[in-house]
Amino acid sequence: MSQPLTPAEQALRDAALEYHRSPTRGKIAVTPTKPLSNQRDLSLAYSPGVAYACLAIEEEPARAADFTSRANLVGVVTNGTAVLGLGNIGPLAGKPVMEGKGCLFKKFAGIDVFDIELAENDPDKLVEIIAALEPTLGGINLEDIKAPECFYVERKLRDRLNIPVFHDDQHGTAIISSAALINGLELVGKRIGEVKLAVSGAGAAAIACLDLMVSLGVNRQNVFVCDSKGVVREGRGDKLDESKQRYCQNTSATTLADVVAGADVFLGCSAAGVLTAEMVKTMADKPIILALANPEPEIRPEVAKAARPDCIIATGRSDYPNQVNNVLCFPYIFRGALDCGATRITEAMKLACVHEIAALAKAETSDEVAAAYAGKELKFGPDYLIPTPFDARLILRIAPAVALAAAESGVATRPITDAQAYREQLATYVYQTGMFMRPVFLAAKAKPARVVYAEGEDERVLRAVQVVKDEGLAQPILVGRPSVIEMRIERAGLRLKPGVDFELVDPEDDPRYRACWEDYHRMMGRDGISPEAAKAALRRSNTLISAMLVRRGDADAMLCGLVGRFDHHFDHVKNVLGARPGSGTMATMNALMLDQHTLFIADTFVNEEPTAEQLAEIAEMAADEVRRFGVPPKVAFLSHSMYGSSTRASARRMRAARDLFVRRCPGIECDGEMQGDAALSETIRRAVLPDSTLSGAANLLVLPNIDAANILFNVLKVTGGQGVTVGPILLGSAATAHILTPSSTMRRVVNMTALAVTDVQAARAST
Ligand SMILES: NC(=O)C1=CN([C@@H]2O[C@H](COP(=O)(O)OP(=O)(O)OC[C@H]3O[C@@H](n4cnc5c(N)ncnc54)[C@H](OP(=O)(O)O)[C@@H]3O)[C@@H](O)[C@H]2O)C=CC1
Ligand SMILES: CC(=O)C(=O)O
Ligand SMILES: [Mg+2]
Repeated sequence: MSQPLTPAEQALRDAALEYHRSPTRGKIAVTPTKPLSNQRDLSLAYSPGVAYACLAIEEEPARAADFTSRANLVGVVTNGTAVLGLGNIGPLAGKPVMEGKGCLFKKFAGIDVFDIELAENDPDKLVEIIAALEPTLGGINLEDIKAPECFYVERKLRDRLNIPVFHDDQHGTAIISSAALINGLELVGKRIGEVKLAVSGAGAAAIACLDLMVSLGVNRQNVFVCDSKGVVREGRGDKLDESKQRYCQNTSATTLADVVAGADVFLGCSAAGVLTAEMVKTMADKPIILALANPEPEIRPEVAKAARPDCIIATGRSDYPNQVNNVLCFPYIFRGALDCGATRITEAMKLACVHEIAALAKAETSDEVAAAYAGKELKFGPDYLIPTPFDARLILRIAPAVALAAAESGVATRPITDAQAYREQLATYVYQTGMFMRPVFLAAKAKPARVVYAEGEDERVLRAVQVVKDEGLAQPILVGRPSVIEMRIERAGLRLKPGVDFELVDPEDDPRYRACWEDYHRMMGRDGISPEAAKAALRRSNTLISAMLVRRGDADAMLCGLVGRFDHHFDHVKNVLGARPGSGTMATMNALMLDQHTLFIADTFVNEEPTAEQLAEIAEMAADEVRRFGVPPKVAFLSHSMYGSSTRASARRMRAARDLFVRRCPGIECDGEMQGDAALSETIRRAVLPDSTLSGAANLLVLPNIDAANILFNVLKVTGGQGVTVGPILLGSAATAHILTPSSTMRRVVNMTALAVTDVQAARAST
């Protein structure tokens, strides 16, 4: 990292520092899970009530799993001696990585984490300190502790403690890289017992990868390992620790280049750039390269591919295909281990992970997932050796397999007895957590469309377009004055180039101006718009220009609304693009990802008092859109009334809407009219009506009128914590258009761009 940063790296650094600094410092916080709002709560949570929980645990220690958060709490523990590939940067500088692991545990598997950075390098003292944390934690994830001390520390802790201890850099990396190796060898048609491995690195990650690969069939005689001093070989003249001795060879080879020649597989867990193009050229036919150093791999994929087009390459990075990173494993192996009360992580549990991950890359997906994840990434092949970190199936497959293996190994203190119920419980994590926008992004990237931004001069749009371009989500078209856009790009330090990265439409000087105003006049002449008024309207409104571009087929979709009133933008969209043929109803839906629920709320902006027919139609359009997020829609028609408890007109309207919807969409789960708490709680619902036609929690809430919908959405947005919001999503327009709001952030613009692209794809697929 000592070379000067490229502009792209500088931009990434600035964005990363900003991400870490604001709006709150750092990446995690502790949140109470129980109400604490009155004297009674206080006497339950704290003295005197808490004493009963203490005494129950004193009498039976296993009950700590019931009365404390311990059974879902993992300590991510480091001393900062091998942080990523940055080396011994110390525990304080390593804290962002540990907080990051905490976020991943929570987002991917719902596990809480205390990140614990210890200023201690003596292995025995480290063992003492960590062992003393056993009462606090349900599991220990050792992180970024360097070899060879890490081997000793882990072994001592495993022997001593009755909770899972797992050094992620060793075993997480070993599990993922072994899955990638197995799948890679299958693709190139080589046998595991016959391949030659050249390895760079002989630390925590590399040695554990080799141990697991050998247990899977790699012949130790075919493994040649290099550390920072060259090939680990007999007579090298330095004292080798026990882990290196296991892979010590009697060879005359001394350098990495010597051992890479003729190798079928390169495994790198060492440092940036150590594998050169020249070395790659000397490898055997169809070489497999696992260049796993972070953040910069041993070789970049484009360099390796240029040297050897027949190679298959994986790195630890998320910006290339085949991300071999332990994030594919640690959240789920701990999820399975914690859920069955495992006292340790056994070899069988690790092997279960390897097989599940390898199999997942080849597995058929369900129709729903396949539609949502449309894209080449999901086809097993050289660029898809292993699943991506955001694959929702990881938790559903790995955690049960780990829990089963734990039971078979005899280490599960609370074995899973109902596998089906367990899978359903795991499914709730999928929709509650980090996967929300992922299917939409994947689908958008697979076939980007042309999206025009009416507020092309807005800095949020420019920043968003940089991300859209970098991620390959869409082909952007910006409406705005060229001098203003260029000045703002420069001021924001972006890399965008007009004409190269995006098409620029100058509202004051565009050859299509005449054709556009004439067309607009033809459309609006009977609404009192004169030719002069049509010309003026096009000069005044970039939203109108954007809509005309979509109408002419010069753009596929439009985004507007970052400035000004929703209704004003909506009028232009409605006038120019109109409603979908066969339906007159247009509406909006907003999505919210909250800690406990992912909710879609309709109609937040358009129809003041929709009729029952309109509500049913809105629900149908909204359900279609919900599927785009990979989520099966579950519709609740909300009211102040609960299954006929009120006969007011609004209650009857919601009941009628539900009946119409059932007829229109018999395959979609729905119910109503019902109150808001019943929509989210099956228990409350079934207490009133045991044969409700809705199971679990509803995710699509249809509200009786615009006030109710808009108020509910905005209140939840503010009270819902760190939840992501997406929308407003315009439903029912003849062409794709979304009208954002002035409070939209750059992130919202990116999300809505991806969604607009998937709307275009869906419209094309249906014609
Ligand atoms: N993709 C992933 O999921 C993961 C990637 N990693 C990456 O693997 C790397 C090593 O991590 P870890 O094993 O935890 O760290 P360790 O400190 O335990 O091991 C580092 C190893 O790399 C060797 N090394 C350092 N520089 C060179 C060099 N120029 N040439 C050859 N070998 C070198 C060291 O040699 P010596 O023994 O002589 O000091 C040591 O054996 C890091 O870059 C880390 O980011 C780690 C875990 C997961
Ligand atoms: C991914 C990881 O844990 C590392 O690079 O250290
Ligand atoms: Mg690590």
